[in-house]
Amino acid sequence: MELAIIAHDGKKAEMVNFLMQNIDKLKNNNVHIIATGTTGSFVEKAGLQVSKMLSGPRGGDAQIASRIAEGKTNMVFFFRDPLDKHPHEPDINMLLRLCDVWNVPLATNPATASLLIDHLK
Ligand SMILES: O=C(CO)COP(=O)(O)O
Repeated sequence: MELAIIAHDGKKAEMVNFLMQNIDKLKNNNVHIIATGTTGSFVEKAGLQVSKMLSGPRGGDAQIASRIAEGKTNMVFFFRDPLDKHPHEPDINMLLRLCDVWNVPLATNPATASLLIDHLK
């Protein structure tokens, strides 16, 4: 299954910690991780394999949104920073909207991501 991970700057450390805490579940379920560029680099440095898209503000959110529309991405963890502004807000909204259009599970914080990942077994 393909999992897309995206984290705004204030949430990148939280994303890395979350993935490391759940590394066994990710491996046991053959989860292929894709990520926006900078989030992907952080996760790679922590030792996980990830396919990197462009950086979010340069189109990475839009690339992942496109994979959601094409039925390639099965689950999304998007740790948003609600206390920061983002120049690519339209791309972010598009991604969130397409998760709902295509009924793709979406977690916007670690508490929800935990519930989703536990569902994988
Ligand atoms: O901006 C982002 C999501 O909207 C994240 O992009 P980066 O992972 O490239 O920082």
